[in-house]
Amino acid sequence: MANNSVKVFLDKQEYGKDRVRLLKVHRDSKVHRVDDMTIRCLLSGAAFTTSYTEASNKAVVATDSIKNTCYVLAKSSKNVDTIELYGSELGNHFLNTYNWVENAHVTIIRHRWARMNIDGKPHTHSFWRDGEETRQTDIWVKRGPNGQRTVEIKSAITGLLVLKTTGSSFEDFVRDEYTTLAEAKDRILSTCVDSTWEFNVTNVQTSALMSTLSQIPFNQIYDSVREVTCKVFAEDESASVQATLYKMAAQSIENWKWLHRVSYALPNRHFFAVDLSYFRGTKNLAENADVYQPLSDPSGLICATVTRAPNTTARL
Ligand SMILES: O=c1[nH]c(=O)c2[nH]c(=O)[nH]c2[nH]1
Repeated sequence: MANNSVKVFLDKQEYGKDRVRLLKVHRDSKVHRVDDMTIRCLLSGAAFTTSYTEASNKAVVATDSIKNTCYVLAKSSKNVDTIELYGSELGNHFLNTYNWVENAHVTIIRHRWARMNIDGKPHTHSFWRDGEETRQTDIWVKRGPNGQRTVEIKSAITGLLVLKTTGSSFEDFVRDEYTTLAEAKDRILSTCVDSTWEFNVTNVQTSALMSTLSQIPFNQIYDSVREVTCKVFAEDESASVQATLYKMAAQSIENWKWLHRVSYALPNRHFFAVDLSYFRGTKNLAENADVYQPLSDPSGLICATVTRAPNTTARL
């Protein structure tokens, strides 16, 4: 009889600590600063195979030790206020310390703490949460040839909720037997912005990795992408979410030589004018609309990635 017993193999693996919460307070001046983050740190490599297939923990760095390392490096690092640098330092630490770790995948979510204004003045040590928007980064640190390192970084804004009350239309779309939506010359536009931009540093000597990464102005780029997103959203006479998205992404690529690809995922949060004609013929549609029903579900979802064409240069 043929042996048809099922054979399997370990196809993919990574492990580590998730949801490590960390707050660093900078008290180097009278005006304190805080970095509040949630960290995921995952390790992988062929050496970990036997932990899955043969119940051997010989290569396993305990996830508890991975968590401890996040705190130890946050104490000594000068880079905690730049999540891309602190995350790269953390990932690189695991490759330097355990020579069987082939890849470290670090994800950091930075939570917002805006400085309080008290009596019209920025307070030195009090903060408030000004919205659920977060800044994030996903970092992959890998071994390259001859002790080199390759780092891929995907940075992001998530959950930036915006709304405008005019300067947005949606017309001239397909009309057929499935269409009920009226053309809109002037509508409310609202979305919750997710935007991602990428950096790659390939085959750098390990000793030069952090100084190479330090040349990238990660914080300025983040501030700028956020500002461009808001400015284009506010000022564009939007023909559609698609057209506005493209302008946002293109502008950041034109601004920064470091950016080659920028992606957005923009839900179109619908606000429909309420038909009040049933009540004494009240006019509340089209140009008479000022009472709307925000629709929590469903929303449109518009996603696109814009990439720099070869041999074209940016402003900065
Ligand atoms: O900006 C928009 N793009 C669409 O593709 C679309 N589809 C829709 O129903 N409303 C909108 N709005």
